[in-house]
Amino acid sequence: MTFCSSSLMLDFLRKCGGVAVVDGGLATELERHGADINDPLWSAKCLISSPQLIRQVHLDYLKAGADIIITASYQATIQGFRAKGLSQYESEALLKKSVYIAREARDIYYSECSKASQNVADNAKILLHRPIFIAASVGSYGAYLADGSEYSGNYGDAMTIKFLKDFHRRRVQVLAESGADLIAFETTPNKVEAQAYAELLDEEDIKIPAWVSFNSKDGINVVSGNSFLECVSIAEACKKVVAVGINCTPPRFIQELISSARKVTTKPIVVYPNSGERYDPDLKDWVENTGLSDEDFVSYVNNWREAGASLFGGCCRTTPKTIRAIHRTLRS
Ligand code: MET
Ligand SMILES: [Zn+2]
Repeated sequence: MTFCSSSLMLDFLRKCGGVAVVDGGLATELERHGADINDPLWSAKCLISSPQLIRQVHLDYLKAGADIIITASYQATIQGFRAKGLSQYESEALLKKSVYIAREARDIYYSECSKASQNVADNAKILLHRPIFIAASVGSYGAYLADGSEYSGNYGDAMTIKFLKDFHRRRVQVLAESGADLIAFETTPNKVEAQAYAELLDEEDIKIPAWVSFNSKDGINVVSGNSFLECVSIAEACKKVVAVGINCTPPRFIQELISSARKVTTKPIVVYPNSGERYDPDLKDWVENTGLSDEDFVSYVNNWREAGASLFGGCCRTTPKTIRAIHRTLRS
């Protein structure tokens, strides 16, 4: 191994003062800026149609105080690109591009920091030259299917670990060689996919570590109904997993999920809930707005910290405003 997996995240967190800020929703933010992502590729469509916008949103999150930005590769799969008629080479190039765009945003941010430090009138609080990590997003097989199974976790009885490993293998290899600092396996809906990720990381000599993050709709199980504790234990057993967590889950469930994760893991816990709205796969829209304001969302953050989490951000429908508020709470 060329890195010491366990120390990478711990060192990063130490440099960040013990807690780190993750960015907010990417796809929904692209959409808010007018991108049409109603497509099987979802936000990955913007890798082709509007890379500048992706870069701008990454930059907005960095300026809002994010220490970690997550690439636009969530629904970017070689299989999905091939289905659009792209070649294997072009598909792999788009995966790499998702990381390059994030690296460009980080470079721009750093150069703006240097300029800002010569000008005290600038918002020096946020424009701080600080360590910034790029996490290469990997969404689930269900996200690729774009049929709602990303929120049901139901892949049918015939699903196997081997199938999922084969599905994710090349994509994970390409992303790991693109200059990202870690992989973010996000919105993991079931146990079999968690197991596939853990085995892939071990078997394929992936050179960067990963976090594995699950989604839940009841605060006890992951969305498939598999036990959240069992899922976390799978991630816990993998040496290359440097954090485990919960994302794209309503804020009201986060505290109890952190408390239960803490029982089975010593790894850092990452949480980046959605805004509290629910995605209706039939309507293809977000419904049941709980009316959670950025202030309300943020009022939970200190409880989550006390419950044992150390990385905090937002998922779908959260914005740079949410992240700025999290940053303020944590850094105050
Ligand atoms: N990182 C992804 C995004 O914010 C996670 C999506 S969860 C459905 O777009
Ligand atoms: Zn989400």
